[in-house]
Amino acid sequence: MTDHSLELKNVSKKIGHLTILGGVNLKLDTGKIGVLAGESGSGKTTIIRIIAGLESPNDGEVIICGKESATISAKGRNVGLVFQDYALFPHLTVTQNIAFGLRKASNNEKQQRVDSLLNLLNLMDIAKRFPHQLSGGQQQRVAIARALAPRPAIILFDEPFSNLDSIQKRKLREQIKTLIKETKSTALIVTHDIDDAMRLADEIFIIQHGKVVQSGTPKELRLSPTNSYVAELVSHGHLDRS
Ligand SMILES: Nc1ncnc2c1ncn2[C@@H]1O[C@H](COP(=O)(O)OP(=O)(O)OP(=O)(O)O)[C@@H](O)[C@H]1O
Repeated sequence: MTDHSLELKNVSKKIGHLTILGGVNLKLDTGKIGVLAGESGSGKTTIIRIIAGLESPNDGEVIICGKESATISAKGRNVGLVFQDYALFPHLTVTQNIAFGLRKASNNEKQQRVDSLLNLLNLMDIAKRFPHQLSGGQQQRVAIARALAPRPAIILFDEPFSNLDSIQKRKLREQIKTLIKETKSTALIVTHDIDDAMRLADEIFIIQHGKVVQSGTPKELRLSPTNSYVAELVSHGHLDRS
């Protein structure tokens, strides 16, 4: 099997005198879904941005597909990123947005991949629309399809469910799971919502003050939380005290 693993070793990030990340360690095997969960300001987005190559760590290593990534640019990393605010191209249709990352594929391949993503994410009926003609949930699904289209080794999601109602959320959670398994990507998802984390994750990483304070399967976290913070959020579902 192709190596699509992801590992962070002792990754630190400082801005001025402020320590944003204080030595983050995490490991995800190929094809697994990891969830970064933690309260607002704990450093989740910074971790995602460092993995995507949008920021550099001050210390530590980011190992993508078994290779140290310090010298690999954001573009060369084979990492897909779905932002909270979708960032779709406003002048391109749904189909064109999804096909954007497939410029190197033949027309036939492109058509097949786009059709399969339109189907999996229930976007067939709106394939010819432009982003401003879509609801928030539809835009989010297009953004996910666009990021997954080139079958990235690693796919990163920053709060993918934040603008969705609970029914849309439940659907999208299942669609994301199916897509990630189909694409054979390894996924890391940021969420505030412990319910999302417990339902989606193979492995959860609880972030507190710029560090992973506990990692494990949802069951492991529920049965043996290492501190009162983890115990409280796993039992009450509250990650955000703000
Ligand atoms: N460019 C910056 N300059 C100064 N401080 C920053 C900068 N970027 C992030 N921070 C600080 O780093 C900390 C971690 O931010 P980050 O966005 O990673 O947290 P988060 O866990 O993703 O939060 P949220 O859930 O609210 O999005 C916060 O205290 C934030 O204010």
